[in-house]
Amino acid sequence: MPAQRFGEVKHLPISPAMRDYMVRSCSPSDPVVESLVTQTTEIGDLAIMMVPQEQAALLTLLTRLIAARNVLDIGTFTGLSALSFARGVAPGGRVLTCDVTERWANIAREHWKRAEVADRIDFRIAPAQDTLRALAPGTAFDIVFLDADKENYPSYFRAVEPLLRPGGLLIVDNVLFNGYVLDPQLAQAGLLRDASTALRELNATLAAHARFDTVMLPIADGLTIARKKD
Ligand SMILES: C[S@@+](CC[C@H](N)C(=O)[O-])C[C@H]1O[C@@H](n2cnc3c(N)ncnc32)[C@H](O)[C@@H]1O
Repeated sequence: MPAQRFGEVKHLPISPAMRDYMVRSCSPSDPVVESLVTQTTEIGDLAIMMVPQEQAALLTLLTRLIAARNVLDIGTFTGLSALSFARGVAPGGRVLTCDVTERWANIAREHWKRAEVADRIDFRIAPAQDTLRALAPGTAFDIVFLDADKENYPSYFRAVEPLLRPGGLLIVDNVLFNGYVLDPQLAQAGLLRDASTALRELNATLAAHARFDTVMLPIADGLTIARKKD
């Protein structure tokens, strides 16, 4: 293949060095986020589940951009996405976050407190579908973030779509799923393949959905932002 001249690559693969540069070119994160990231990293391999810092900053920015007051965060882990939304919500705003396990709740709660947003966060320990079923009639969200068990994303979408107000944002993480969305058969049979298939289905649904303006960004493992039309 002939060498490419400088400036010819329109779609640049993001190397670790380039990713570091990207992060350094964003506004600096504060000591609370740094501490949350450090403590999460100490967990080991599972730390990969945490939203990356540049994505966390984008979540806060989007929350502020649409002056969101009610956010649903599905998949809490150590609490970075919930913290990012809680920092962005308008005065009086609330973030409902849920996880099936309390295993990492101490990290989340400690950092929500340090960031002085704990009073805006309602943390429920239950499968997301139970949390959704328990919502009061008439509940509506300005933002819904899907970042939990990928194989259930299509059913989460069906459940949350009616709860999203017109003009609200559905944000979906891991939409590229390590590239397996191109061909889920390349993923190991079982959970990985089921997740890839489910993500591919939701990606197609959102791209074709008449009520959503959908953009997929190649940030980290892929992030979709879909705005529900007015
Ligand atoms: C990718 S992590 C979430 C990362 C998090 N949003 C952050 O900001 O770092 C996925 C989380 O979803 C949780 N989870 C898995 N199945 C779930 C379910 N059925 N309902 C709610 N949470 C679930 C996992 O326990 C895990 O903590």
